[in-house]
Amino acid sequence: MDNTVTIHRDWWPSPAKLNLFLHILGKYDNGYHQLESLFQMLDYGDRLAFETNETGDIAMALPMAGVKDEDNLIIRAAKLLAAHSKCNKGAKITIDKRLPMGGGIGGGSSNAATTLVALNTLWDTQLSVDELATLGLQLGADVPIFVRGETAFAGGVGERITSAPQPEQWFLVATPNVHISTAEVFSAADLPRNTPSMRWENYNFEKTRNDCQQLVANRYPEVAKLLQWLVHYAPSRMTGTGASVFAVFCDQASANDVQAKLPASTKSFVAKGVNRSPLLQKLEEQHSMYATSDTN
Ligand SMILES: C[C@](O)(CO)[C@H](O)COP(=O)(O)OP(=O)(O)OC[C@H]1O[C@@H](n2ccc(N)nc2=O)[C@H](O)[C@@H]1O
Ligand SMILES: Nc1ncnc2c1ncn2[C@@H]1O[C@H](COP(=O)(O)OP(=O)(O)OP(=O)(O)O)[C@@H](O)[C@H]1O
Repeated sequence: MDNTVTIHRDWWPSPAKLNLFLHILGKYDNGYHQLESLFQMLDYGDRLAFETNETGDIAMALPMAGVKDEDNLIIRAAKLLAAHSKCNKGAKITIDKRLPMGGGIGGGSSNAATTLVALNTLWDTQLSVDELATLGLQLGADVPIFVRGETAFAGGVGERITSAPQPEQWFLVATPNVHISTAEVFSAADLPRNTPSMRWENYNFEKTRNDCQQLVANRYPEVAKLLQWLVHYAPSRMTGTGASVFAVFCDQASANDVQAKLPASTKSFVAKGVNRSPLLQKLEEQHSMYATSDTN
C-alpha cells in the first residue's frame, strides 16, 4: 500500500451567504419548495485544510462538535467526489469553524462546496464546475451556489443560478441562541407559498422579503426581538430559515458601531458583501500558480 501523505499547508475559504430576500413560489411534488432568492456572498466564513493520502482514507482530523463524521457534509462531499470520479485518494480534513451551525448562513453547505472544489484540485479529478454543482445538489439545495461562488439570483430549489453582482455593502450578522431546523420551517402549514415570480432586474430590498421570517419570528421570540432591535439602526431581515438576522450598511464603520451596541451574549460578525466568493478567488490563485509553474 502507498502510504504517501501530502500536507497542503494552505487554508481553503468556506464563506457564508445571506439570502437578501427569500420568496417561496410553490411546492414541488418531491416536497421541496420552489424558491426565488438573492444569495449574497460574504468575505467571512470557515476555513478548511486538506492533507491528502494514497490510502483512500477520508476523515476529519478532529471530529466536529455535535456532528458525527458520517453525517458531516465535509466527509459526505469528499466521499461523493471520490466515488463519482473513481478516485482512490483520501484526505484528512481540518476545519477552523467560525460560522454558527443552523444559522441560515450556509455553514454546512459551504463546507461541502469547499471540499468538492478543493479536492477536485488536490486530487486532480478534473470535474467541471457544472459537474461539481450537480454533485453538490445531492448534498443540499445550497451547495451548487457555493460551488459557483458568485453573488447570484437563484430559482428552482436553489440550483437555477444567474450571476447578479450587487453594489458593495457591509452587513452586521447576528445569531440568537436558538437552533431552527430548515425542514421544520418548510413543513409548517402556515408558511406562505404563493409569492409571484419576480423579474431579477427589478430587485429592490424594500420591495422584497423573507417569506419564512414571520413564521420563525412567531415561533422564536428571540429572532423577533433581535430584528426589532436591529431595524432601529438599518434595514434588517432574517436570512434563510434563520436563526441569523442581518442589517445592511454602506460602510464598515457604521456596521461596527451597531455591533458594539449588541448585548455581549449575542453572537455576531461584520462582513463585506462580495460578488466573487473568497473560494473562487482562492481557486483563481491556484490556477494562476499552476499556469506560472507550467511556463517556468
Ligand atoms: C432555504 C435556504 O436556506 C435558502 O438558502 C436553503 O435553500 C436551504 O438549503 P439547505 O439547508 O441546503 O437545504 P437541504 O439540506 O437541501 O434541505 C433541508 C430541508 O429543507 C426543505 N427544503 C429545502 C430547500 C428547498 N428549496 N425546499 C425545501 O423544502 C426540505 O424539507 C429539506 O428536507
Ligand atoms: N460541516 C458541517 N457544518 C455545519 N453543519 C453541518 C455540517 N455537516 C453537517 N451539518 C449539519 O447540518 C445542520 C445545519 O447546519 P448549517 O450550518 O449548514 O445550517 P444553515 O446555516 O441553516 O444552512 P442553510 O442556510 O444552508 O440552511 C447542522 O445542525 C448539522 O447537524
